[in-house]
Amino acid sequence: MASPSFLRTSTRPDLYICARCSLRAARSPSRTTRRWVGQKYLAKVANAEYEWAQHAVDIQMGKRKSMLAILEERELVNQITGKRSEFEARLTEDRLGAYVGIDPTASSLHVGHLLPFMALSWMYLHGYSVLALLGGATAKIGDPTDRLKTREMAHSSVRAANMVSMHFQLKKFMLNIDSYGRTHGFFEGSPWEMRRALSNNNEWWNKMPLLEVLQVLGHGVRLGPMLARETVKNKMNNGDGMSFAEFTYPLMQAWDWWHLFSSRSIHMQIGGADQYGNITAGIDAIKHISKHHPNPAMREKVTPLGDPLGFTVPLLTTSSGQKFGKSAGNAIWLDSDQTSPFEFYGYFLRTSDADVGKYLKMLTFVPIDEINELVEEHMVEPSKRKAQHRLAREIVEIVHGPHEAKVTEEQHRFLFNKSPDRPAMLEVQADPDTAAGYVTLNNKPKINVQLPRSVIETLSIGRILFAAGLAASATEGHRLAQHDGAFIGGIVHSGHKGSPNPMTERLSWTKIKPWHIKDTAKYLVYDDLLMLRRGKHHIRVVQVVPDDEFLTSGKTYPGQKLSTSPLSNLEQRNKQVLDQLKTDRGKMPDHAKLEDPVD
Ligand SMILES: Nc1ncnc2c1ncn2[C@@H]1O[C@H](COP(=O)(O)OP(=O)(O)OP(=O)(O)O)[C@@H](O)[C@H]1O
Ligand SMILES: N[C@@H](Cc1ccc(O)cc1)C(=O)O
Repeated sequence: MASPSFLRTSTRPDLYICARCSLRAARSPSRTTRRWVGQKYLAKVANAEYEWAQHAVDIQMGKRKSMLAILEERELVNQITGKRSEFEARLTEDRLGAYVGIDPTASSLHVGHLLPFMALSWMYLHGYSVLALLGGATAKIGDPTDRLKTREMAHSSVRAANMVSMHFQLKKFMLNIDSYGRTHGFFEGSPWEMRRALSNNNEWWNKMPLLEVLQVLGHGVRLGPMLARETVKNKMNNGDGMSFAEFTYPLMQAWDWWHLFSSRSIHMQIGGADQYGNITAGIDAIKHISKHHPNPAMREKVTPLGDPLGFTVPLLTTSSGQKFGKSAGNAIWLDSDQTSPFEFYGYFLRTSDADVGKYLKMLTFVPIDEINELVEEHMVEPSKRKAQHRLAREIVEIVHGPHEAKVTEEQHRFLFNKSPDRPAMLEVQADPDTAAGYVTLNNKPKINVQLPRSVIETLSIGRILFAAGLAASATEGHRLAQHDGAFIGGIVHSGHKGSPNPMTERLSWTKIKPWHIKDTAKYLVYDDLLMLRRGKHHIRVVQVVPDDEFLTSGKTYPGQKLSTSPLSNLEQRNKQVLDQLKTDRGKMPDHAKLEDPVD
């Protein structure tokens, strides 16, 4: 067998990537030349390629199902680009890289999003490299596809909060897929070559000169076909018109793909049915750039990758045929705060008998034979809703994890008088997040909490962790700070020095230390957001509000010294602020005046 040929990645000069199969992570020890790609690594890649080739032969001989056949059987294929036979052969022969992109235009993912991510997960479980892309940059423009009205632009702090929430939801989703895959026997053999990643297109758009995009891509894009697109015609003729920014959105998406294609061997894009036009625009763009890139080395680099390809998944619709989504206002959210796991479970428990088999195929990993049996059994005694319970439990497991799935199922059975001996719902109280002593609207486990500004400015970080619901007490908060158990989000400035727009930058996490009280406020993003994390996955996006607003809202936070009269709190705070202002004014040089960041 020919030894694999390696490409140097453009973003990380010390990483190499196999041109045919998108295996990566060969770190050069000396960080200098490609001869340092270790022999062991080469042997592993060659072995993985050999196994893949054997699978391909099995598929061609009809001993195994092809990836495309599996996706079709799960009813996850709506439209593919190009001929079916060629598409199937490509997926069979090459261990491709695939991605799904999503714009963080809401604070949570919803069940509609699960469809493209289920397709991506099936590919991951079968050994393909997969990538989930958060459109931090594309969200600033807004995809006009199938819309008559331009999306309202969210404030940058809202976008930042959405981005963080979705980032962690996607991370959690992928981890759940991992453990789900493990328990369902998907990781047999040598799982080291399985690759999944999460990126944000801010990474490249923040440093991308317009001139480069115009020079590399712009020359190959003809206005005629762009103007002829249904979305453009419809929005211009029947909607509120189209801005130049919206018009260029498909080019941004195409550039994303080109970037991922050339730097990470991502050959394939998957999206909802509405994304077909954007996907084909991306294919045309990549083909053009691969042929005409001004840099011959780049042309040579991408030649072994072959042509890009893509497919769409069907749109998940309500029983009345309406697309599930945030714009349609009918979303079932994956964020447990917006749709509790209990409601989420209940929603799928109400699935009609006609749809339950289809949803089991699309939204779970239950094997097809088992689904058919389950649906047959269900039809014998439909009132038991056996198939619906299985569907609901499986989806809760994928989205919220196995513990939540067990608890929620038992809550439902318990409430509907089919209680297990010892309902696990009682265990929920043991969750460290709710162990703050009492549960208020503000300290129940959730991603977004509000805290008054005085908390951030006058309390120690340990108390803030307690107030945000990340520690069970102030003492525990201090302990977390002392022992590197908690993190605070901050902005990495990758653009120009002193960039006026920090939210176009990436979020990074710093270990919280028992620092001076005043230092916490330095991490405020746009002056009103604080991102806190405990361990790996317990996140709080804290919105900092003026004290009087917090007081009048009637909310409370753990550790708050409750006064009988809200006014006395306010007065006390006003006095503190005035005193502080007087001291600060005396110290402040003129140039230290803060300007409003421009977006
Ligand atoms: N109901 C759905 N069924 C299948 N795929 C969906 C559904 N909703 C969204 N998707 C897909 O998820 C990906 C991300 O979608 P996007 O971020 O535009 O969310 P959205 O909910 O469609 O937004 P909006 O409702 O505001 O148009 C896209 O590929 C999109 O097609
Ligand atoms: N345009 C996609 C999201 C997306 C963003 C960037 C991409 O590179 C790909 C997809 C949507 O709105 O659904």
